[in-house]
Amino acid sequence: MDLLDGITKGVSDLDLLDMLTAPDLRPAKHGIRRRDSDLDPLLLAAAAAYGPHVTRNHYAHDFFPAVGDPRAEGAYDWTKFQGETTQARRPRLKYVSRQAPRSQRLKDQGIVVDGEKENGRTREVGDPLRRSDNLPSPTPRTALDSPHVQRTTSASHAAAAESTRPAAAVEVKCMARTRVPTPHGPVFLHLYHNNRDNKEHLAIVVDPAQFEQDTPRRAPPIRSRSLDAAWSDSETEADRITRGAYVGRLSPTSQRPSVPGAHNNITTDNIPSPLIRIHSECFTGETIGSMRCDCGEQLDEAIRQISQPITLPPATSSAEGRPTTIPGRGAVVYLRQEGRGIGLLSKIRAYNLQDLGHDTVTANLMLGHGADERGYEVAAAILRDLGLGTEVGEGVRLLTNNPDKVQALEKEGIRIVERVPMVPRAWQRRQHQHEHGEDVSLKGEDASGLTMIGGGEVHGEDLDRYLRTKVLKMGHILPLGLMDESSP
Ligand SMILES: Nc1nc2c(ncn2[C@@H]2O[C@H](COP(=O)(O)OP(=O)(O)OP(=O)(O)O)[C@@H](O)[C@H]2O)c(=O)[nH]1
Repeated sequence: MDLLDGITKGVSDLDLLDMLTAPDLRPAKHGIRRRDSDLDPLLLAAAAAYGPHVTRNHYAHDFFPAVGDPRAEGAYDWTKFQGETTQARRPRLKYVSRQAPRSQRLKDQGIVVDGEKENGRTREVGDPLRRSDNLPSPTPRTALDSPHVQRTTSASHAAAAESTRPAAAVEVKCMARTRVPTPHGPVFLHLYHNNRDNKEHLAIVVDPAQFEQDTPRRAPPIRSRSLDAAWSDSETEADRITRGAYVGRLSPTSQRPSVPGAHNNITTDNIPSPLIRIHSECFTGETIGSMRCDCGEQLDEAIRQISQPITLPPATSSAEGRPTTIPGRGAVVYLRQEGRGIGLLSKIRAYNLQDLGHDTVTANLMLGHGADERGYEVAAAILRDLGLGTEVGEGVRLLTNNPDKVQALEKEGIRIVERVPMVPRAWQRRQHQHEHGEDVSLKGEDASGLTMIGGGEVHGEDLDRYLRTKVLKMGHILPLGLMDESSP
């Protein structure tokens, strides 16, 4: 039988072995001798172990591991095959946990558990911020976080049951603070942990008056209560300074730790309330300069506006009745709620749906998300920690076009005294052109703070379509009349 014939027609291992090792094997077409050995030791081993259940596949799959490591799983010695099924003889690995039970581990860490089981999990009691090096464990997101989310799948009964349980009060803790120079002036970057999710939300505080320690202040400093608190009895001054709990400007010659609990909510009637923006993360708009949205521009514009010096009217400025200026004051709370809470992966997919002709809201819905899945509880807790928008202190002026944001923050108890609109720079330029008949392109001084890739203003068809949807479908307060008339 021809070798190729044998393989294609299907012959037994033994027949094949016969053909390969037979002395009268026909030479190849051009008379070149086969280079492989006449007797292949591996095939001989297979032949010796020949049995009804052994095929070339068994041979390849189960024999080779034993060559490297005779103890390996699957390293079955077929020469000892007795005819049982391979399943019965194959050694099984046992996986034994060497970890102590969870209750024991929690006890060892000094965490009190009340022993009560909820949905099979042990509920922990006590201050969540005191656990595991102050990193609170995330609790599952509930419907309370996302008022717009509608759970529709039948498999979500457990989640629905969970959502009926009142969510624990949101607690935040500022883990570190540092000075960051920006094109608009210095800011203090605050990094927060919280007991609602395991994301690192941020606050960008603009309050350069804190550097001028010797000048009398006109308004209370914007400082984090949780950062300035004493974290432990053993905490040293160096520890406090390293995590940012210092006053003034840190330098090799100035290291003054802050005093725990030294905050007050004093207000001065004549000074405008701090300007605040609650901003949600947008990798595409802020990092690679996407012009599908205005997020990068908004972040830059918010820091620019907050950093503007405030001119006080002559009557209240000074005893001499001259107008004076004080440094800008406020904060951007930067929430890690990428893609209006749906995450970057879904947002990228949503962009493809938008390229197919769907708008930003419909694309979210088509992917099974809500139009907007964000929550503002953590933002409100961060504002409170910074002493902003509290009941007793001054209120805040909120930079936004989004009425949902205003409502959500007020529901969380934040006192908003004014909504300040965020008009896209391209629209502002068009308005200026319309009113004064001249084009003001952002050059020189005006453009000094534009740090986004490509700088300047965002514009284009994609952006106009996005903003139109925000106004028409999401109720954003923006004058559509300023949009480029040639836009689709
Ligand atoms: N799902 C989705 N998210 C987007 C899209 N474009 C931008 N985003 C996200 O939208 C969010 C923008 O939020 P914000 O800057 O807080 O602004 P806003 O709620 O639109 O309202 P304003 O305060 O008026 O700016 C960011 O999380 C972006 O990642 C999009 O096409 N689809």
